[in-house]
Amino acid sequence: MEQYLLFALLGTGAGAVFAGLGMGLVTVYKGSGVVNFAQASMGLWGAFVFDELRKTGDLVLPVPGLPGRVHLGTSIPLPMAVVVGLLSSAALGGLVHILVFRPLRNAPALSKIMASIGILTLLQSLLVRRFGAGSRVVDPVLGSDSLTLGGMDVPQDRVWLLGITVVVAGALMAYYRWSMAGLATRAGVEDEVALSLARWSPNRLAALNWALGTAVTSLFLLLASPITGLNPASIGTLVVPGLAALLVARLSSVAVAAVAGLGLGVLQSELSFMQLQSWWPRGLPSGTTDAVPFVVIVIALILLGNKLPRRGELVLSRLPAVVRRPLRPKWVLLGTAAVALLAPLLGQAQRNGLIASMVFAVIALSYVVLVGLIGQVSLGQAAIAGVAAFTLARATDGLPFPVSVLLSALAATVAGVVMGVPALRIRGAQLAVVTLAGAVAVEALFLRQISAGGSEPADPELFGLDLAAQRSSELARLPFTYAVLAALVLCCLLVSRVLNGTTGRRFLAVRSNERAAAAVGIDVARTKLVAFALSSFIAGVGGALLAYSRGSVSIESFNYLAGISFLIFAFIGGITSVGGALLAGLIGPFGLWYVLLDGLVPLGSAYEIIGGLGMISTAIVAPEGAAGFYGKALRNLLARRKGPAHGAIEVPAPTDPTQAVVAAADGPAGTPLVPTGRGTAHPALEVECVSVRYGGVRAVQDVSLVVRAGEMHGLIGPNGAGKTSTLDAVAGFCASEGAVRVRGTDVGRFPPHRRYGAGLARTWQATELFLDLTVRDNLLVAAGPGSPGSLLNDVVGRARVCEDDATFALRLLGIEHLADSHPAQLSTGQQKLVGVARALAAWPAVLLCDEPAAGLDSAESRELGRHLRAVADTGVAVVLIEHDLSLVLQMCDEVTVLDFGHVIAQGPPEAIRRDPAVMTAYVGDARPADALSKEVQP
Ligand SMILES: Nc1ncnc2c1ncn2[C@@H]1O[C@H](COP(=O)(O)OP(=O)(O)OP(=O)(O)O)[C@@H](O)[C@H]1O
Repeated sequence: MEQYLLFALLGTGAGAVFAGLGMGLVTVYKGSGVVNFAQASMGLWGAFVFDELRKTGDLVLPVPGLPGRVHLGTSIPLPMAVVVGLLSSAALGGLVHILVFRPLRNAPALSKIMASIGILTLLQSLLVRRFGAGSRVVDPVLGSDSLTLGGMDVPQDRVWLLGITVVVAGALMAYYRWSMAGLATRAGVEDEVALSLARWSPNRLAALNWALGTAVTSLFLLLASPITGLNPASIGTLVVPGLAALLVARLSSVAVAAVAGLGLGVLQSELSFMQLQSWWPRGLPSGTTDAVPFVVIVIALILLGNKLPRRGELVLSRLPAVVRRPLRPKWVLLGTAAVALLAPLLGQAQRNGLIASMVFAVIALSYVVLVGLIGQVSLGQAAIAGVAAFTLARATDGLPFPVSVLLSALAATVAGVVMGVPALRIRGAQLAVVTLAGAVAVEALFLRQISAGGSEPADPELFGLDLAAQRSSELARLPFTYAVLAALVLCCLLVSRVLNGTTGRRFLAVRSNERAAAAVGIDVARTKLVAFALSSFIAGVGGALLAYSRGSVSIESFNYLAGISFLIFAFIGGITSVGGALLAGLIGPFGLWYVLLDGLVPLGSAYEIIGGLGMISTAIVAPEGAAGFYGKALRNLLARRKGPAHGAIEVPAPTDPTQAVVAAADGPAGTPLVPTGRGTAHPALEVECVSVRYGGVRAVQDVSLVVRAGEMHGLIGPNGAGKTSTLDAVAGFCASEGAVRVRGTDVGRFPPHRRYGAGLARTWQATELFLDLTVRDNLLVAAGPGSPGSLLNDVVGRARVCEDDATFALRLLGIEHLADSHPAQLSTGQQKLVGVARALAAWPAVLLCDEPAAGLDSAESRELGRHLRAVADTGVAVVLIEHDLSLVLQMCDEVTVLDFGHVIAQGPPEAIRRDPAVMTAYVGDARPADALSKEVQP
């Protein structure tokens, strides 16, 4: 027992470092909303400066171009060295915010993640350049003697570190609770707009928190450096535990981050002690301690799940745009022929570069699918590719070439799907953290074990044809080059088909708005897993080809640092298109561009610095990557040559909805004029005793209503009466009690996408269109929610496109001419109409409309009302929530009035007009209905 206690105490050394990282990360996140992957390297900078100052009296500076060091004296006192070290890190933190994250303030989360990864790479190279790559022994800072505690000899530095962790955590908590700047920072987490209105500058606060957070991390790295040593390569062991502490702290609690960090250190120390015991199962992988942060993160996610908070940011940002355009066969053939003809003309070194480029382009395609198309930021793709590479080396002996690659890619697919499971609960930077931790765990638990047993794949062969990458002195052999070219072309076609098919549309819908995607029948969880599977399969193909090309498989090619390097170049090339992946391949590590450049000027580690700088500038200037940036410039140039663009969107001409129905009925052959519930025995919608609670708030209490096919049912009530909550409960977007039946089918337990499938569609108060898709695609994604086979259909067949349904819905609402516009180009009124059209695209039995006329003028409101009436006349049951009372009373057949979550009146409009309870609920007295209708107009 004593030994366990001793190891627990010893673990507080590393634990204090993790706690310092966690507290620093929380501070930075509170101030700016950035999950800083470079936190460890920024903190290490101060620790190295401190050590160098003590050893040589030199102050080392990070800015390239300025002198690398300034001599300050021969014997710098310890406290001064500590202060200078901390100030260097604080200055670095402030500088990074001002130069990188301030310009990225309005950028998508993806750009911020990429920028912080760029800084990580840049600083790691800078640390090596300024302080050397080796490990440093650091003189004691907190004393080297032991203390006797409870009969045990305990190193006194651990006790100091424990105490300092408690003091710093307490000081930070006091800062956020009682200081004005701390309070303002906390307010900014909730609502940056309100903070700006209170005359606090979110930018200055962010810079302050960056400086503070970096200094806190540096303090612990510096104080613990005599225990841990100082080594630029140690960043690898620090990043993940620090981020784990951040996630466990729900990105917000300094105290929890400190406890989690300490706990991780103690846990790792105990595990390393237990591994020495005789009872420890010999079969368990030796890397168990490295996998601990991942396990902790997964448990934290299971416990905290969706409770991880988001900041109340000033500006909502979007991911880089995706241009959906199929690859033209002509260009594919020309490109393939050009590479095939070029390959024999290249020397061995260049051909090796060409092969590396093509292999890396395949891996970059996997990022296009996962990060570009569906917005899931994964840092685990290298580990996934590694699973395929090691599978190839160990399990595919005797199999012909494509089969061995496919089998290995399938193993990677399985690993990728497992890694993707956390994505069902989290997204953005948090997912990046989990996948990074997952990559470290995969490496520690599997890849290291497999590599220990030998890792050389058998040479590839197909029908007796030798496809080996090298034979004795012959490197980068032509047959292998062509095999890789064929694999790349197939992967490009695969991604292009997916991007331009039903699956790509669904990916983009999920990327744009998960809630709205579920509301149009998309199973968000399954779609994400399909994306993980597909991208892992492609990464697996890349990993297997990499293994063949190198002749042997090493961990270094697939560890998380390799993953970061892959991601950097994939992002610079362009994360949202096939062209971007090809460009990424060209400039990627050891690719053709590298080889050509290296022939002119030896690049060495400078390429990493170039990559880091490229990543940061791409994130700031062109998040769509080089391919997107130049592609856009080229398109603009061509458009300018052709003359002025027809960018302006026409306001829809007023249409007569009745005419529209008639016109639509005359539409294209096969137009499905209305699969309604009319004529069936059951009402279209039955809501029975539905109640909704939010914690202690009873938002809805025993609401019941029945709507028949072709009927319009108004749901009205004062603000906060529970209308939206009722609609959310019916559509499956909040937990509720009671029964909901659609055409007699009980859908009460269905998730939203299945309710949509059962015939229940909805619109949203805030339109919630898919901003990445055109109006037509917004409708098409809703018209054909797709089946498990649709991915296969996209790839090898002709996907079923419900153009007729979409066109019919657009025509019915008089917005056919807006089909090719993007939602951002439309007025609020037009967006509302598109929202209704999208909900109609699959011809539901029931249409739930949540304040569709909000934000419209009264003429537009009337127009919308007539359109909705036309929709109901086609046989759809319409439920209309609306504040425009006169519109409801005029258009609806039945009206339900809610107040404080209760139904206070129900019946035809004439009865509602005369109901005194309704008058009282609205205006506090029983005035005539006409006066009431006018008064409550928004
Ligand atoms: N997510 C939530 N968490 C806690 N309380 C909520 C939540 N959503 C709504 N409420 C509360 O439930 C009650 C009903 O809100 P709801 O939005 O359903 O009313 P509403 O009639 O649609 O209002 P409005 O006309 O203003 O949109 C209100 O008291 C509201 O504050």
